[in-house]
Amino acid sequence: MELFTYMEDHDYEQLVLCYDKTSGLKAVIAIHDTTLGPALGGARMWTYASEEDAIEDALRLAKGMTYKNAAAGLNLGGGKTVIIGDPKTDKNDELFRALGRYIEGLNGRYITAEDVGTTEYDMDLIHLETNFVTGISSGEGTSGNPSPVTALGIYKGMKAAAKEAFGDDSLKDKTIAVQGVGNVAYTLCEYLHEEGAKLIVTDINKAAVQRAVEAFGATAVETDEIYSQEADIFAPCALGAVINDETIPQLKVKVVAGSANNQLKEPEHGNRLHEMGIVYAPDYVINSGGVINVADELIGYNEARALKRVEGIYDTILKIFAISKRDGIPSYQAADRLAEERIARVGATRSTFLRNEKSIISK
Ligand SMILES: NC(=O)C1=CN([C@@H]2O[C@H](COP(=O)(O)OP(=O)(O)OC[C@H]3O[C@@H](n4cnc5c(N)ncnc54)[C@H](O)[C@@H]3O)[C@@H](O)[C@H]2O)C=CC1
Ligand SMILES: CC(C)CC(=O)C(=O)O
Repeated sequence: MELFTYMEDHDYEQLVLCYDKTSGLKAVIAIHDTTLGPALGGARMWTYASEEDAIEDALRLAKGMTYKNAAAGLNLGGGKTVIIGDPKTDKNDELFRALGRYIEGLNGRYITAEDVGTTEYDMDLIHLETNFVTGISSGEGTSGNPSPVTALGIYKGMKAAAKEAFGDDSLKDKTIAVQGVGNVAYTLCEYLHEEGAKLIVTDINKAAVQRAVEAFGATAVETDEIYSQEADIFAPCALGAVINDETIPQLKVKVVAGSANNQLKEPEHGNRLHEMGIVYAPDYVINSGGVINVADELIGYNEARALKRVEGIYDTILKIFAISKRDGIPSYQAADRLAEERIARVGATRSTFLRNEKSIISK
């Protein structure tokens, strides 16, 4: 990948490589756009096949955060960290402290939180070195693990998508195929089971599947069978790029609504869902509950306020479907339009001169 060409084409601001010999930290921090405010996005730890894959993932996820935060109405830009390593075997306290020091060095341009492979404990370690971290567990005004709140947002957004597809937002007796029953999806399954939905689940982790079968009477299927289930809704809650040339022809559902980031392999796959009449709840809108929750820490965490905002994902999803119909565009494009228009409006407002300590008339 030609890095600067890629950054130019996608409007990135900054890419930081962090290395610490003692702890073995190898991390990439990508900052996409800070028009709305400091970049907020989680730190993912993953075993990447190559360093280039890690950089590409950080860049793609950071851009997703710009759109997510903008569409969620947050005054925050988009960024992401990826740590190269196996979260089961390669973690040590100093690694997260070292990352915290690199984040501190960015002086507030980037704020981190949990993502796949990282936990509250890891955020607490980062917090020993910097205040530019959210989702921490210790102390007043902190919000902890964002996953359960992300699940609440997915549940509300899925109901909005059901309203669009079926004319009624009830999920009672709906059959929902859930891919991945990890942190977010397990709580999502609790909400769905509670409402009377029938669950089909898959996961590469057999223990996770068994837990869902026992707790919710879910039907377990093999990982490659999840796409072709006779279901009403498909909830991708594991990986990105699962809506692609191979999976789309297998889908029998009327709705795609789940937590995974970057669900569409390419934009054209969003067009295909639209042409097939499948209602797609754009990933970065429906899964914004976690970031809405941790962002509340930045103004002194108030759980009731944060959850109320997360429940607002229902209305945001309906608004996106309305834009999609009004403008005759697929829902993923409608979400982009909502986010881009907000960034453009705020950016224009903030372009007028304000004196600061570095300006020519600061004295
Ligand atoms: N945790 C959060 O608050 C947020 C999570 N997300 C996204 O939601 C997704 C799930 O996140 P978490 O639940 O936190 O992660 P997690 O790691 O707890 O759960 C993911 C689950 O997917 C399973 N999995 C992996 N590959 C699979 C495959 N090929 N087929 C079936 N299952 C597979 C894993 O075994 C695991 O149980 C991720 O894509 C994440 O980026 C997005 C926004 C916020
Ligand atoms: C706090 C995290 C849940 C934010 C994030 O990185 C995401 O939404 O993907």
